[in-house]
Amino acid sequence: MADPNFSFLLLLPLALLLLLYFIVRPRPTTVPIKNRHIFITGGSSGIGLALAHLAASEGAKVSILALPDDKLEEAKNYIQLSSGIDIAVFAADVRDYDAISKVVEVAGPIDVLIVNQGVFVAKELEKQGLDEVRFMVDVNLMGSFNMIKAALPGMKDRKDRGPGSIALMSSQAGQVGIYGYTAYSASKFGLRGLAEALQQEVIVDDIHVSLIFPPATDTPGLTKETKTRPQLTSTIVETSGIMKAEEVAKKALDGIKSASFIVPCNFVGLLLSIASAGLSPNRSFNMAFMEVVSGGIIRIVALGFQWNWYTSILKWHGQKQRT
Ligand SMILES: NC(=O)C1=CN([C@@H]2O[C@H](COP(=O)(O)OP(=O)(O)OC[C@H]3O[C@@H](n4cnc5c(N)ncnc54)[C@H](OP(=O)(O)O)[C@@H]3O)[C@@H](O)[C@H]2O)C=CC1
Ligand SMILES: CCCCCCCCCCCCCCCC(=O)[C@@H](N)CO
Repeated sequence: MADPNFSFLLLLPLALLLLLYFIVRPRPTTVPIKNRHIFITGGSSGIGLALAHLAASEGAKVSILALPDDKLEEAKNYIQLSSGIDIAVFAADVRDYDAISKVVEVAGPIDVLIVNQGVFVAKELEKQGLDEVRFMVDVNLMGSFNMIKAALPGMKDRKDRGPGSIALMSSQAGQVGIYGYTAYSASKFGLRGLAEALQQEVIVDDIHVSLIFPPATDTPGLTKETKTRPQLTSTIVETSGIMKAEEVAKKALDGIKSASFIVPCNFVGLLLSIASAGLSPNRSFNMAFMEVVSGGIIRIVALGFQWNWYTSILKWHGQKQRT
């Protein structure tokens, strides 16, 4: 007979795993993408373009939407040249509800909606005009509401067409507030509330919500941002490294296909997701187990990161005052 204390130690995690296996909600499922209509906003550049390319090469029928400019046709040609596949392109501003409603009508019912458009201008709030704050909230948050409101009736109407998905492109700056990102972080944190509530509302329609949290990603948008962003923003953002748009697109599409609610993209992202799990749903009992057993220790790691960032901030201000 094994030492009774020892078998108890072994039984405890097994009992926890079993409990989590039965209680995780919504139940695990998968979202197929082959031959299905995938609609990607902000699909003309960066992460959205990489997603369009990847989904098309996996056999999805892809539509992309972006502002009316040359980049849309360039994206279509790039995907046609590199994969031989035709995608549909639509020009509209996500801030214009009537315009995107018309687009959705023409594009036809959507199986997988990827709300990816986003703008970011990093600046201390004191230096950032309210026009720039409104710009980020309008495009990133209100634009996402507009897009989902326009697409949802058609998505709910899908009869016998299998599970659907609504995926929202947040950011690691939507899991933790970062110096220089007051407006951007607020717009991305907002998506989380939207996603958590929406999942409860659409679960009966077999629609599955995913929230994607990339770290800094090498895209035209990032290149533009880094030219003007505060030094401290860069210092903190670099904690999580930088990914290629194609790598983020792969993580995102895998997360959508496995109907994961929270989709981290790198190792730091996995830690961040556990640290910020809160009351978000989790379909995976394995991940839920990780959250439960490592929660305390990861909180210590999180406080360590804050210690490090506050040290940098105070040091930087100290240097500025001396010069
Ligand atoms: N790059 C990064 O470091 C990270 C990015 N993210 C998020 O990922 C998403 C994509 O970012 P990224 O690929 O870098 O961005 P890019 O700037 O490279 O591309 C943004 C896309 O969104 C479109 N878009 C912008 N405004 C509107 C609008 N009002 N209506 C319709 N379409 C619009 C752009 O179209 P057009 O070119 O015509 O303006 C473009 O297709 C964003 O939500 C961003 O916040 C998250 C974490 C890190
Ligand atoms: C246990 C806790 C671990 C904590 C580690 C935290 C590391 C956080 C780094 C966050 C980087 C966010 C980059 C977002 C950039 C972005 O969204 C772009 N649009 C702009 O560059």
